[in-house]
Amino acid sequence: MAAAGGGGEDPVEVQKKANLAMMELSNMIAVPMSLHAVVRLNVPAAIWQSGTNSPLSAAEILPLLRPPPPPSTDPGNLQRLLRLLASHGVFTEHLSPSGVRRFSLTPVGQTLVSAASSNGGGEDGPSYAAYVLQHHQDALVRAWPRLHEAVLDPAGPEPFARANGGTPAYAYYGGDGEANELMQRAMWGVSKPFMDAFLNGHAAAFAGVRTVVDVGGSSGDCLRAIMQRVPTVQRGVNFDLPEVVAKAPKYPGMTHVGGDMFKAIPAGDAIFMKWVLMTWTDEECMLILKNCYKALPEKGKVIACEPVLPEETDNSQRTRALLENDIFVMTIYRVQGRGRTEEEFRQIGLSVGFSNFKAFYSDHFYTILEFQK
Ligand SMILES: Nc1ncnc2c1ncn2[C@@H]1O[C@H](CSCC[C@H]([NH3+])C(=O)O)[C@@H](O)[C@H]1O
Repeated sequence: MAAAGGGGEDPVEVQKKANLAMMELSNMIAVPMSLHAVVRLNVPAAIWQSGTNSPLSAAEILPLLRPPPPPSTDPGNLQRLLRLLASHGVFTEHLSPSGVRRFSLTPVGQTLVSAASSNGGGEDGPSYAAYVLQHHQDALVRAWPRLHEAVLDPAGPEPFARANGGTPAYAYYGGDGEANELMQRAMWGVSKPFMDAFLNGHAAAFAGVRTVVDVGGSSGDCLRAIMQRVPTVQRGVNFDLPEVVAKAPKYPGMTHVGGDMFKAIPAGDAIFMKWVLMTWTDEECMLILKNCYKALPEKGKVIACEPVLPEETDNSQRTRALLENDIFVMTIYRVQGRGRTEEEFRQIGLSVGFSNFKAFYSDHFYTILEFQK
């Protein structure tokens, strides 16, 4: 119904849509929590079955769960989760004429299965499933109801530390074997497909480089991918916190070095750093980049892969994913750690002495930033 005089939308209709939009926003927590539940129950792998991806009903999925519930279990609740996630593009719903709902994995859902898409490596190999579990473990979830405290006390501890007896997230992972292992799996699950594409398009960045240092390299898998792909890189130094490198697997040509990037970074011809800077304040980023500068030869480069915020706010999926990540950092890692714009990264790089800065937008989430000495 058109509004009187002016062709705008009927105000009653505008109000109804606003009510609906707010109802959706208020209950949106159901989406990541349902995602967490299906990953925890191993639903994606049960449907995928080595690439079959045949549509299955909730009743057919139940006995395939790990561990399976008793045979008499009502499949109704699983179907409710599957329907919600189908409406968010994780599953495709196939409705039979008799009313049976079956579900297969969309390309989005397939990111949760290692054997799907480019991830490879068997059903327990790298995938986004570990990232979903990492982000929704109790210690992290506990931080979210305290987000407003970051607004009231911007110089204070992050909600994660407030909710976990004062312990910051990296110290928490380091002190808990399971959380440490999950963090490493989560990072590699997301980084693997990015690294494949990055090395397809950007391996030339390592031309003439013999030693690469990966700062905050976690399990060392990103560095291993670089070493496998760029034959001139003969030595790799995987640099991370001592508790992290203690658990990292050994690879030929790679040395694991435990330390603190705020104190010193091992020397190399080039420094790779992925998903590190966003976690820290401007001053901390300057300190990290200054230590990189010291560790590099003349003309040496830092190749950093970071989420870079757009200047303008819109409702695109990319902007939302980047802004959601920005709030995640505020909540879990550092109240003043944050996503930055390209210009902010340029200024931080120039301020610590790098003479040249370039940004490359080939991925939708990470931007490749090169700081040249
Ligand atoms: N002070 C520090 N010194 C060195 N590494 C750190 C420090 N604080 C955090 N980290 C590491 O920084 C990493 C950030 S997560 C990113 C992991 C990896 N580069 C990837 O993209 O897949 C974690 O592995 C942390 O343990």
